[in-house]
Amino acid sequence: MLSVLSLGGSIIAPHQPDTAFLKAFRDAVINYLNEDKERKLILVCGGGAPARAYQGALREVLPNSDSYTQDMLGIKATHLNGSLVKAIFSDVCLDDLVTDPTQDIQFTGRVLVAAGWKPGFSTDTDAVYLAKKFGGKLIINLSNIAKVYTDDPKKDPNAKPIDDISWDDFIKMVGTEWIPGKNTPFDPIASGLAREAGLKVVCADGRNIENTMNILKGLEYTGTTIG
Ligand SMILES: Nc1ncnc2c1ncn2[C@@H]1O[C@H](COP(=O)(O)OP(=O)(O)OP(=O)(O)O)[C@@H](O)[C@H]1O
Ligand SMILES: O=c1ccn([C@@H]2O[C@H](COP(=O)(O)O)[C@@H](O)[C@H]2O)c(=O)[nH]1
Repeated sequence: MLSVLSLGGSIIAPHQPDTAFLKAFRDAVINYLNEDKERKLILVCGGGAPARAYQGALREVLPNSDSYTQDMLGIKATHLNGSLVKAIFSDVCLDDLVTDPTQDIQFTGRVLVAAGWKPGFSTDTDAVYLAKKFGGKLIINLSNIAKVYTDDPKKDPNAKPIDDISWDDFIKMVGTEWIPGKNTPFDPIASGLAREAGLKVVCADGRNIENTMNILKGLEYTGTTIG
């Protein structure tokens, strides 16, 4: 059984790599894989702090910098995080870091690690391409927030958590336009593709590893289901 996890950069490297999280996450994933030899995981790694820092630095020095160049910097940061995650899972991840989800991909290990591909979207979109390629119906989107809210709760203290939402309603919230480095629970481009492909996405707080394992095992969890 294959599952796709979009591992937000905000949980891999919120300020710098979160080694306590990475250790605990590795242990939980290895246990999960050991419980059932059929289980396989695709981990798609976001850019987190290095992406924001380098994109922000470019914008500060050159306020008119184009979004292609900002995205290219973000992609490098996802490769950095992806390389770290791949190294952490080197005993079960036997294939190269995936940096183009449309290519012919070898998946010979139990874990496949992917990172950014090309400008115009986030690693959420790469996760959608990989889910489609490998026949996944669900993407588990792990970031630093337990649920999707009616608005960004960091900006609107009255925002209300949502348990289930349709793609149409979700897309009304996040829009359809790509803005490099924008914080949204799932990116607009990925959302359009996921709606078209009939995929479901569960958004949950990746720092709660027990909850992630519950989602993977089909047990009760805290999060928001989109689609
Ligand atoms: N409607 C919303 N509901 C919940 N969170 C929202 C909403 N709109 C915006 N956000 C923001 O989105 C953030 C999560 O997205 P973010 O891009 O930081 O996650 P990530 O994918 O883990 O990180 P990265 O993009 O670095 O990989 C939340 O911390 C929250 O501030
Ligand atoms: O395929 C991709 C993936 C990423 N980017 C750029 O990198 C940053 C960081 O990725 P996150 O998934 O948001 O952590 C993203 O904001 C894009 O600017 C990309 O262009 N293409």
